[in-house]
Amino acid sequence: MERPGRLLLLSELRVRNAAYDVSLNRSLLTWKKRVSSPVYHPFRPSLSHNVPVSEIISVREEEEENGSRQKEDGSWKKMKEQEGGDCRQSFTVMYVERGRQHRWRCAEVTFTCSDGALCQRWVSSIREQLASIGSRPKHLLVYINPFGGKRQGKRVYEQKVAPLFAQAGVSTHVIVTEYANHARDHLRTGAELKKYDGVVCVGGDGMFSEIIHGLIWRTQVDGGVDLNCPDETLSPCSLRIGIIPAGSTDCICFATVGTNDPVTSALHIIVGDSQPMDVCSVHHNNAFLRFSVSLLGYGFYGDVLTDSERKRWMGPARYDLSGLKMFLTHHYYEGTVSYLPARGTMGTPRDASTCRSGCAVCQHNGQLLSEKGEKYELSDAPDCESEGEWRTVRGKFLAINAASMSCACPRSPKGLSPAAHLADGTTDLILVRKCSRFDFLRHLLRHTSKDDQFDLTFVEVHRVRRFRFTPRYCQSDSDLELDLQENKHQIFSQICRDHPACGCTPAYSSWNCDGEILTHAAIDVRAHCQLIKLFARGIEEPPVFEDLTNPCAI
Ligand SMILES: CCCCCCCCCCCCC/C=C/[C@@H](O)[C@H](COP(=O)(O)O)NC(=O)CCCCCCCCCCCCCCC
Ligand SMILES: Nc1ncnc2c1ncn2[C@@H]1O[C@H](COP(=O)(O)OP(=O)(O)O)[C@@H](O)[C@H]1O
Ligand SMILES: [Ca+2]
Repeated sequence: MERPGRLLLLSELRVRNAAYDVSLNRSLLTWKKRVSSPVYHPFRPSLSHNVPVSEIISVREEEEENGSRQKEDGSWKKMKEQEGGDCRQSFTVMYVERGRQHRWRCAEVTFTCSDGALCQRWVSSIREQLASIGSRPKHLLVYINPFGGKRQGKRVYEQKVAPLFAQAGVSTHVIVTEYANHARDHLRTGAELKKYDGVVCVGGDGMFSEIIHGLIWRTQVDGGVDLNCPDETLSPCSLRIGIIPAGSTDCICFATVGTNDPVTSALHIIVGDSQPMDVCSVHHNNAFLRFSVSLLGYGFYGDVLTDSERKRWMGPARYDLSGLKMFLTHHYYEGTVSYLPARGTMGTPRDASTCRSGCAVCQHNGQLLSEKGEKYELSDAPDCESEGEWRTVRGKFLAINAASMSCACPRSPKGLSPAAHLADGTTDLILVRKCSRFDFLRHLLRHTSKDDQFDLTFVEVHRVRRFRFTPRYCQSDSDLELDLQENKHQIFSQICRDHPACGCTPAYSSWNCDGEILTHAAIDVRAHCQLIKLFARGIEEPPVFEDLTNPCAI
C-alpha cells in the first residue's frame, strides 16, 4: 500500500456552514466532516471526501466580501472585521468527478477559512502542488474542423472546452481549419511546435488522422527518417494529442477515453494524462501512403466509406445508410493476405480481458519491443519469408480488417476487435471470407452484442506485426497494380471479362484508413509500437467502492 504523503496543511475549515477537517498532502486533498457523536450509523452519507491532487483542475479565491456566498459563522466574521485586512476568506477547488460510463465532470467545493491569511496559505499550497505536476500542458495548439460530424465543432469548443482551459490556466492558439488538410500542412511546415506542450484536435477520426500525419511526418523529417522505406524504425512523437470528439464515429476518442464527451476529453487534457498508441504505416511498392491508428478495412468497410462520402450532407447517419446498402450489395474480393504473426508478445485476439488503463499487456510488449527493437525488426524483414515466419492466406473475402485498437464506438461498444490493445505494437487482422448474407449479418450483429464475432467458420483473426494484401488481378498481371483512379475503366472492363459471377462486381475495393479512402488495393502494413501519445489514460475499470458508510456504494 502506498504510504500517505507528508502532511502539508491541516485546518478546520467550513463547507456549507459545517465544520470540516481539511488536509493536504502531496497526493491528496481530504475533507472530513466533524461529527458531534462518533457513533456508527449505517445510513449516514459519506462524511469524508478524498480528491487526488492530480485530479484537481484549479483553485480560485472567492471574490465576495464578508463571505456573502457562504453563510459564515458569526465569530469568524467578527475576527475578519477586527483584522480589517484582506477579506478573501473563501476559496473554491475544482476537481474531477466521475459520472456514469466513463464520463468526467468538473465538480466544485468551496472552503471558508477563519481568516484571509489562512485562505492565502491554502490557495498557494494547492497551486504549488499543481505547478509541480510536470505532465500538465500549459500551451496548446488547437485545430477545429468546423465541418466534422454535425458541424458543431466550433460551438462545442467555445462553449464547453475553452472555459475549462481558461479556468485551468491553459493557454491556447486556436486554428479553425478552412479546407481539408489545412491542419496537416500547418503542422508539417507552419507550426512552431517548440512553443506547445500538445496539440488538440476538435473533430472526428478523419481530422485526427490529419493531425497525426502532420506530426509524425514532421518528427521523421526532423529525425532524418525516410518514410518511404517500410523497414525504417520511426521516431516517436513527443507532443501529445488531445481529441475533443466532434466527428461522426469518433472511435479513437471512444476507445481511448471510454466515451465521446467533450468535457471528459478536456479534463483528461487538463490533468495531463498520457496514453501511448500504436500507429501502422501503409506502403505501396516502397512508397509511403498513409498512417492508421484504428481501422484499416478493405471490402465492406472500404465500400461503406466510399459510398458514404457522397452522402456527407447527411451527417453521421450516412454510415448506416451506406452500411445497409453495402450489406445488400454483398461484394466480395479475391486476393492474397500475407502476415507476420506477433511472436513473443503477450495476449491474443480471443482473450476475454480487454485493454484498460495502465494495461499490463501494453506495458510488457512496449518494453519488449523497445529492448529487442533492432533485433526484432531485423528478423521481421520481409525477405525472412524463407524462415517460414510469414503466413499466407488466399481466398475470396467480404472484408479484410486490421484493427490496431478495439475500434469501440457508440455503434459497436466492444469494437471490431474487443481484445485489441492500444499500445502493444500489434494489429488484429480479421479475415471475413465469402459467406451468405445471413451469415455476414450474424457476424455484424455480434459487434453489437456479447457474442464472439470471431467464433464463426468463415472468420479468422490473427495478431500480427506486419501484413500485406495483393488483390488477385495484380498477381496475374503486375501492370495492373496501378492507381485505380487513373485507370478505372481499363480495370473494370478487364475485371468484368475475368469475373464469371456477375458483370458488375468490381475486383477491387478501397481501403478505409481511419475514415479516409485509400484507393490503392495492394498495400504493405507495419505496426509501430507506441509511436504517438494521447492526452488520455485508456478506459478505466469501474470504481471499487471501499467506503461502506456510503449508502450509494452498497
Ligand atoms: C446490423 C448492425 C451491424 C452493426 C455493425 C457495426 C460495426 C461498427 C464497427 C465500426 C468500426 C468503426 C471503425 C472506425 C472507423 C472510423 O475511423 C471511420 C471514420 O470516422 P469519422 O467519420 O468520425 O471520421 N468511420 C467509419 O468508417 C464508419 C464505419 C461505420 C460502419 C457502419 C456499418 C453499419 C452496418 C449496417 C449494416 C446493416 C445491415 C442491416 C441488415 C438488416
Ligand atoms: N475546413 C475544412 N473543410 C473541409 N474539410 C475539412 C476541413 N477541415 C478538415 N476537413 C476534412 O474533413 C474530413 C472529415 O473530418 P472529421 O472531423 O473526421 O469528420 P467526420 O467524422 O464527420 O468524418 C477529414 O477528411 C478532414 O481532412
Ligand atoms: Ca495495438
